[in-house]
Amino acid sequence: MLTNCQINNFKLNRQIGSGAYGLVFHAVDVITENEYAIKAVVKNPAAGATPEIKRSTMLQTQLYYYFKSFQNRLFLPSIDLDSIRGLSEEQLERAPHFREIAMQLRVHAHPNVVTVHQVLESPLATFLVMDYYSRDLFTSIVDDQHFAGSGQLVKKVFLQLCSVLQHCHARGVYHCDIKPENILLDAEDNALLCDFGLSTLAERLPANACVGSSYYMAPERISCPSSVQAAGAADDAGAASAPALFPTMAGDVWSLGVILINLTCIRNPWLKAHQLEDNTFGYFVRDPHVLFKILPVSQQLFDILMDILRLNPAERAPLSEIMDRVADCTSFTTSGPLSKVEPLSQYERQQFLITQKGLSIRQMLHHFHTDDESYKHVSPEEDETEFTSEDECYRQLSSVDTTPTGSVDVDQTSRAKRSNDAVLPSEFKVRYLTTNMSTITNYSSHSRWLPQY
Ligand SMILES: Nc1ncnc2c1ncn2[C@@H]1O[C@H](COP(=O)(O)OP(=O)(O)OP(=O)(O)O)[C@@H](O)[C@H]1O
Repeated sequence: MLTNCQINNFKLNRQIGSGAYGLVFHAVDVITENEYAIKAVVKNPAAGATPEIKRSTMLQTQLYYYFKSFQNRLFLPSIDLDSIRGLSEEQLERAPHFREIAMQLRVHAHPNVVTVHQVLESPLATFLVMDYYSRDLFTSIVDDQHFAGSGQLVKKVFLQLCSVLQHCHARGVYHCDIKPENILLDAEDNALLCDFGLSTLAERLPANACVGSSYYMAPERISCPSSVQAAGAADDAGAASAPALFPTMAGDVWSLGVILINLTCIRNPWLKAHQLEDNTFGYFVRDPHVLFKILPVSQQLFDILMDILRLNPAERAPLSEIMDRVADCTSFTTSGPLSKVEPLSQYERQQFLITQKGLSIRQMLHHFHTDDESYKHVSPEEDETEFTSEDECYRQLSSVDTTPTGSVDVDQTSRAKRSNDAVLPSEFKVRYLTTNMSTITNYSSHSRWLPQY
């Protein structure tokens, strides 16, 4: 158990999540008292892990001894976010622990992606400092029944998810692990996408690639029959011998379909989209109308779902069309508060989607086509500042000290090296040294949420 641990100015309070590749902690900035979530991403996931010992358990133990050896106080250098965002595929192969962060940064201008503030480097793990959200979509749907009474709320969150996925796909980033646990909610019920740990730039994935979480995984990822694979291969490459590849984007769309069922029916339709291993899915493949028997879906919702949950990934509806149909839907369920819902006006729809993330100086400069060189003289503190208006940005810009601060705070970086032996890849710019564990909560269990029929 990590207690009284601090990394730079971030005091780690408790562990709030653990997954295959990392641990997430709630932290507070001791100076500003702002709350953050800090994800520790394992640098060498294979080291020491055995089938019996989970990687996250390994990391917990390693982190415990690491902190202990520095009297629970780490001073870590922060890596320039643009340097990570710009890493090539080849560089990411050499430093795989940066892949998740690079993917998130590529799409992170969208208001429905969790904001990354800093990336802190240590020999053991990379620490991702993000905005903290106290609720996720899973607990909100299941424990709080937050969506059970409001069709507008269902629409808001669902449209935001479609919008953020459109943004990711347009930038060539495919999330591949869309599930309620990876969607956080702010106080105004805006959805924030996190955990880009399985995301990829690959436009197509081989059949049965098995990427994602079973409840939400598309059938071509887990149960693609060899006849379909052969047909796919023939379509793709004109050669039946080539492995079948399926559009990665369509896998994210399938997961969204399952989330729409979660939001409206508070159920999962099946354990996994595998015809032989899951009876319900087997029935669904033979006759999709089985959904009427196992879920309280209205005819309208059924029709929408039929266009999302298509077995052939190439036939799944585009996100823009799904958004229109969900916005216009007047009934999600056969009974209860969601049996009658108001169609969204154009204004309401825009309201749900326009919450713009504050722009940094760099983004503003791009926006105004200003010479990017001037950015190099902006101090990190200035760059982290978010602006909500162009005027505010210019006011701040005119007061910026234009003395180059340089990319490296040598004094502080060398201190970090001395104290923690942090070795940074040479291609990264260490911009400045900032100053950053916990009760373990057993995180969400799906056992309470099995299909009921
Ligand atoms: N910014 C955040 N604010 C609050 N909680 C967060 C934040 N980021 C992650 N979490 C919580 O920590 C959990 C684990 O985070 P994340 O999914 O990023 O890690 P992971 O190692 O990839 O986990 P998994 O293997 O289960 O997908 C999330 O499900 C979420 O509940």
